[in-house]
Parts: sequence; structure tokens; C-alpha cells
Amino acid sequence: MTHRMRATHDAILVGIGTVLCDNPQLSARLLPAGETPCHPQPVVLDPMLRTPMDARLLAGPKDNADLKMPWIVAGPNADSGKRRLLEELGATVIVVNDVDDEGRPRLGKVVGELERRGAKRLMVEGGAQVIRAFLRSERMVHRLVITIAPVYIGAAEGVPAVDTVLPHIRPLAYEQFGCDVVMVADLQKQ
Ligand SMILES: NC(=O)C1=CN([C@@H]2O[C@H](COP(=O)(O)OP(=O)(O)OC[C@H]3O[C@@H](n4cnc5c(N)ncnc54)[C@H](OP(=O)(O)O)[C@@H]3O)[C@@H](O)[C@H]2O)C=CC1
Ligand SMILES: Nc1nc(O)c(N)c(N[C@@H]2O[C@H](COP(=O)(O)O)[C@@H](O)[C@H]2O)n1
Repeated sequence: MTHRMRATHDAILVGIGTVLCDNPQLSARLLPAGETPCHPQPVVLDPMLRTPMDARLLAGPKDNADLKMPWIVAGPNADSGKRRLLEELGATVIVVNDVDDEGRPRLGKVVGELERRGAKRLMVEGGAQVIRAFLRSERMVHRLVITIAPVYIGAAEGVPAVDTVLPHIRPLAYEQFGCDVVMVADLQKQ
């Protein structure tokens, strides 16, 4: 399902934390046989340009011409040498100078810049920090797709259950896929 969703968006966005943890490819390669994938444009929110030079996102398109080189969204304090190296590998570095108190590009500006470049349908895949930042900018979120899977996460330590600064989720539909339940929702306007 994730790959089908990826294929129906112009761009798929993750934070640099996800790139460092998972080294994802962000392609739509796992579609049923016979379907031609339309790969989305990968986008990484990476204010300080920490993207590793051997990331799969940079290597994949060299072996498969259908894949797109990533757009990497940097802040004004990113290292210019690292920027040059990433661009030499084929990445597009988009510098957004308008930043929040933590020096991170403002999401409104980021989304505006992506739209300007043709990415009108944007799927935000993760990770936790980036999803939270988008939820807080609720006007930019049109739909949530939440998969509820019967697995335990975390270890002995608990995770705080309620984040009071986030808008409430309003479920719109549920569907079961195997053991998983997928909920489609939107955000309740406060
Ligand atoms: N199950 C799922 O569907 C998915 C799960 N994941 C999981 O999520 C985890 C990674 O999440 P996490 O560590 O939170 O990292 P994120 O992927 O959310 O990236 C966080 C980083 O993004 C940068 N950033 C840029 N703009 C913003 C902004 N406006 N707000 C916050 N961060 C911004 C920051 O980089 P800097 O510090 O350099 O400024 C920040 O450290 C992994 O364990 C991964 O497996 C990821 C994707 C999907
Ligand atoms: N397993 C899984 N299910 C989902 O619903 C997800 N959204 C993800 N997300 C992320 O997929 C990335 C790895 O896949 P690719 O190499 O890009 O295909 C990784 O970042 C997961 O956290 N995963």
C-alpha cells in the first residue's frame, strides 16, 4: 500500500533522521506485476546537509534511469562544500532561507517551493519529528493515512500518550488489509 500511495503522489518527503536510520529508496517499486511504476520525486528535509554521500537515494538513480535524484532542502547555514559535493552527484539542493527558531526551514516556504517546482501532491512519509512538524502546521495537511498493526513497539520505557499541542484526528474511513487496519483521517480544525 505504501508503494501505491507513493506512486500517486508527485513527491515523497522524509526528514534526514529517516535517511540516517533507514537509508530508504523512496521509490514505488513494489507494485503488482504488470503495473508500470511512476516513481515520485524524493525530497529530504536536511537543514545542515547531513545526507551521506553513499545514501541509496543518491546511488539508486545511477542504476535505474526511472528513479529521480533527490531534492534536498537545506537551511542557510548548510556547508557550501557539502552542497557542491551533493550537487556533483546529481542531487538538487534547495536552500530555504526563511527558518524557524531552531534554524529549520519553515514548512510553508518548503511546500511553496516544492509546488513551484511541480510537486503539488506531496506525501510526507516520516519520521516522527517531521510528521509532528507538519501536524502542527495543520493547514498544510489534507489527509492522514494511519496503519494500525498488531505489533508491540518500544521496550521497557513508556512513551507519553498525549501531545496536547497537536490537532485532533478525525477518522473518515477504515479498511482492513490482512492483519493491519488502515485509517484515513483528517485534522479537526481547532
Ligand atoms: N513507520 C513509518 O511509516 C516510518 C517510520 N520512520 C521512522 O522514523 C524514525 C526517524 O524519525 P526522526 O528521528 O524523528 O527523524 P525525521 O526523519 O523526522 O528527521 C528529523 C530531522 O529532520 C530535520 N528537519 C527539517 N525540518 C524540520 C522540521 N520542520 N521539524 C523537524 N525536523 C526537521 C532535522 O534535521 P537537523 O537536526 O539536521 O536540523 C531533524 O533532526 C526512524 O526510526 C524511521 O524508521 C520513518 C518513516 C516512516
Ligand atoms: N514498512 C513500512 N510501512 C510503511 O507503511 C511505511 N510508511 C514505511 N516507511 C518507511 O519506508 C522506508 C524504507 O522503504 P524504501 O526503501 O524507501 O522503500 C523507511 O524509511 C520506512 O520507515 N515502512
